[in-house]
Amino acid sequence: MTLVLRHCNKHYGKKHALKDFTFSFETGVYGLLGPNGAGKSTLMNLITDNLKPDKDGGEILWDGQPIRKLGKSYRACLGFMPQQQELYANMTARDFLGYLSALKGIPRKEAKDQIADVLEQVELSEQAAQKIGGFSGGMKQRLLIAQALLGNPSLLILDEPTAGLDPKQRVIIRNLTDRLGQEKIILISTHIISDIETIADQILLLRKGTLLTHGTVSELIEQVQTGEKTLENLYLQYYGGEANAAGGA
Ligand SMILES: Nc1ncnc2c1ncn2[C@@H]1O[C@H](COP(=O)(O)OP(=O)(O)OP(=O)(O)O)[C@@H](O)[C@H]1O
Repeated sequence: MTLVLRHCNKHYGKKHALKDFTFSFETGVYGLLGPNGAGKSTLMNLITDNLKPDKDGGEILWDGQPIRKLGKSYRACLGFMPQQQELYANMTARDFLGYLSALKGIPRKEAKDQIADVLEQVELSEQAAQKIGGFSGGMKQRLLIAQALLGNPSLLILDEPTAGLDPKQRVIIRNLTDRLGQEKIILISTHIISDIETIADQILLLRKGTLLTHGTVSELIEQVQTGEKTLENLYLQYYGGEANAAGGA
């Protein structure tokens, strides 16, 4: 299983949001780290085929085949958890997953077992019949992960899965991604270092659309030039005062 991006570029009008991005992903957990505007969502949207690269803007290959050509069969390998969004408050967790299974084309008979399985994986089995409107933020995030797991995808894209969660909820999600990363390619975007430093096999640092550097946590902290060798210091080294500022051109 490999996902390869070669020289990918994406413009929005004049804005060059992703610049010549090249990387090969294999089984494991990858953290995409960067401040607002770094290009994380753009990259994820290209990988999920929700956005097309520029004309002549590089290629994206799944097991050696262009995803553009694979179309539906590629999307069947893909699970995507978008940034938190309004969920259907009046639906139960089980009905919501039933609805998404239908959209994904999973046959009804199979869907029932799969829904039970993904609910168990995200520790929501007991809340299956409860309405989403009464769920906490963490439960909603886990339900969004559950829908991404329908169809048992080999590639899982999680856009800020731990945003706004308390430590207990973070641990649940961390353990889950840790386990899933044994057999899938998982990409997690975040601007919170502590969310990924213990779970990511590799971390990619993005800034203004450019891949600055990548490596394991221990490889990355070796790049720290001043102060203690921590990922925070590396982050400051690369992003300095702009850490939370929206990226410029
Ligand atoms: N639809 C769009 N039209 C114009 N510019 C866009 C559009 N989407 C993103 N951008 C710009 O492209 C750049 C990269 O944005 P992107 O959303 O990929 O960054 P990000 O790292 O995901 O940021 P965040 O953490 O805020 O989600 C930003 O400067 C953003 O303003």
